[in-house]
Order: sequence, then C-alpha cells, then structure tokens
Amino acid sequence: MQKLIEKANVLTEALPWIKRFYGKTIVIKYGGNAMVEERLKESFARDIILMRYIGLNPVVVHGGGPQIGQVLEAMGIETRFVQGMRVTDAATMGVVEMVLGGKVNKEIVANLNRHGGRAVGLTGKDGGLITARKLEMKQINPDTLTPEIIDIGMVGEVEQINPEIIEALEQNNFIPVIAPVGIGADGRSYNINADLVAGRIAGALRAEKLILLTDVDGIRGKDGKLISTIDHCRVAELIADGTLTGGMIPKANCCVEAVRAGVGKTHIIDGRMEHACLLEIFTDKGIGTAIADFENPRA
Ligand SMILES: Nc1ncnc2c1ncn2[C@@H]1O[C@H](COP(=O)(O)OP(=O)(O)O)[C@@H](O)[C@H]1O
Ligand SMILES: CC(=O)N[C@@H](CCC(=O)OP(=O)(O)O)C(=O)O
Repeated sequence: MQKLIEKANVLTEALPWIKRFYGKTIVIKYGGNAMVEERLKESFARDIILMRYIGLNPVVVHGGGPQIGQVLEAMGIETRFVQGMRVTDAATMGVVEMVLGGKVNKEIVANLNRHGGRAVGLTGKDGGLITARKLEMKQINPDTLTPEIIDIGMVGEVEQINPEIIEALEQNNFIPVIAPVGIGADGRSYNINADLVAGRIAGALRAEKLILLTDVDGIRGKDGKLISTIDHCRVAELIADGTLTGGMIPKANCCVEAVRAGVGKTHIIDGRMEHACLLEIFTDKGIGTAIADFENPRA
C-alpha cells in the first residue's frame, strides 16, 4: 500500500512540471555512457518518448567521439585532440561524417522508434540546419609565449542555425535527432563539438531547457561537493580559479552562451544514471548542476 502511495506521489510531484513545460522545447545533448550501455539506451529512449507523449518537444543532439575513435583506430588513422577538439584532416572528416551521420545517428533514431517514438535523423546539412565556418584555434606558442592560430583542419564552429526544419518536425510530432556536422559556405563538411551544437540549437529555438548528459554527476567545487546551481555570471570565475578543467570548460561555457541567447535553464547531469532526464525535468529538486541567470529568470 505504502509503495502504491509513493508511486502516486511521484506522479503528483511531476504534475506542476508537466504543466509548466507543456508545449516547450527541451534540447538534450546525448553522449557518453548513456549511448553505449544497453540499459541506459533503453531508459533514455523511454524518457524522450514520454516527454513527447505528455506534450514537450524534445530535440536530441548527439555526440559520438568514442565511436569515431574506434573506427579511426580500425582503419589505422591516427587521431589527436587539441583543447578538446579532434584534429580533423580530410580522411578523418570522411570517417566523422560516416560515423556520426550514418551509424550513430541512425542507431539513436532506430532505438527511439523501436520504443514507440517518431524520430527523424538529421545532420547539419539537412534543410540548411547548421552553417559552419572553420574554427580558428588559438594556442600559446611555447617558444615565443605569444598566441598564434593553429590549423586543426575541418573543425568547425557554428555560424548560423536555421531552425525551420526542426520546427516543421516538431509541429508534426516528430523527434529531431541531430548529428553535429555542419556545412560551410564552400559546401564542405565541418566537424563540430556536439556540446557547442546543442548550445547553439537551444539558443536558436529559445528552448526552455538545455540538458547536457555527461559522465559525472555535475560540476563539483574545489571541496569535491556537487554544486547544484551556478549563476551564469560565476562560470568565468570558476574557470579562472581552476575549479573547472578539461572538457568541463567548453561544456560550462556553452551553457553560459545558451543562457545569454535566451534559454531558460541549462543542466549538466549524469548520463550514467537511469532516467536522468526525467529526474531533472519532473522532480522538484532536479539533479546535477543547473547554470542559469538566477537573478533575472526567464518568465
Ligand atoms: N569541476 C568539475 N566538476 C566535474 N567534472 C569536472 C570538473 N572539472 C573538470 N571535470 C571533468 O569534465 C569531464 C566532463 O567533460 P567531457 O569529458 O568533455 O564530457 P563528455 O565526454 O560527456 O562531453 C568529467 O569527466 C571531469 O573529468
Ligand atoms: C571537433 C570535435 O572534436 N568533434 C567531435 C564530434 C563528436 C562529439 O562531440 O562527441 P562527444 O560529445 O561524444 O565528445 C569529435 O570528433 O569527436
């Protein structure tokens, strides 16, 4: 009996959040463990489909760094990263596009559809969704100690998002699943970090939320404790004092950019946890770390 009441409590706790987010767009960056472990793949698919059925508009942007790495290795192509970005020559770009736009994207689409969703896979080329330009990577020259621009190949940054194709899919109850490959004015493909794409898409859609699934439970402070909320103004400070390092820096920066572009709230949450997305959206406390403009919250 107690268990049944607890189940009912879960639903009543979710009700105000269901009302609040009805008809709203939620952009989810899907990657890491959640994309490989069978149990997590299933819980992710169920979460996204449930969101859609109760009237939210989920938009999935996926990564696939480890999957690209595996194929490059099997093909004997060496790969390396500079400041978290994969150095992408022409042969690597071919593999990136094949793995992200072909294999990974279609696996996610098939997984969502197998669980009863209506997912459609896109790369940034479809419907002119992501226009990209070459990323100008700056690095300090160790000899002269001055910044210089280094060439990391076909790595792109988002120039513009044209959300028309996403809106058309949403209106027809489809779930867009987007691979982070953009197209340049020169017609060439660009490899773009998936967090950056998710942030810009959330901004262009003025999404209610941007959720980044990762391999830690959120941002931890210097004392090792999870920080549940960070005002967007404080992120630069946390980078400067060394609290945020490595891959967390571009992730947190992309949250700040999204907030400044009008996204309601951004969240860095644990993709290793079953039903992480549902727990974040539909519980009072949420999970992980929220980065937002807490002084001037979006109405
Ligand atoms: N303050 C911090 N709190 C939590 N994780 C941090 C922090 N600073 C750096 N990190 C690192 O950031 C990593 C997440 O970034 P990244 O590896 O790029 O994730 P993903 O592969 O999910 O995109 C964590 O695994 C952790 O090692
Ligand atoms: C430029 C760059 O580094 N692009 C990434 C794109 C995929 C990605 O971002 O995947 P994750 O989210 O799984 O890391 C790459 O080639 O790995």
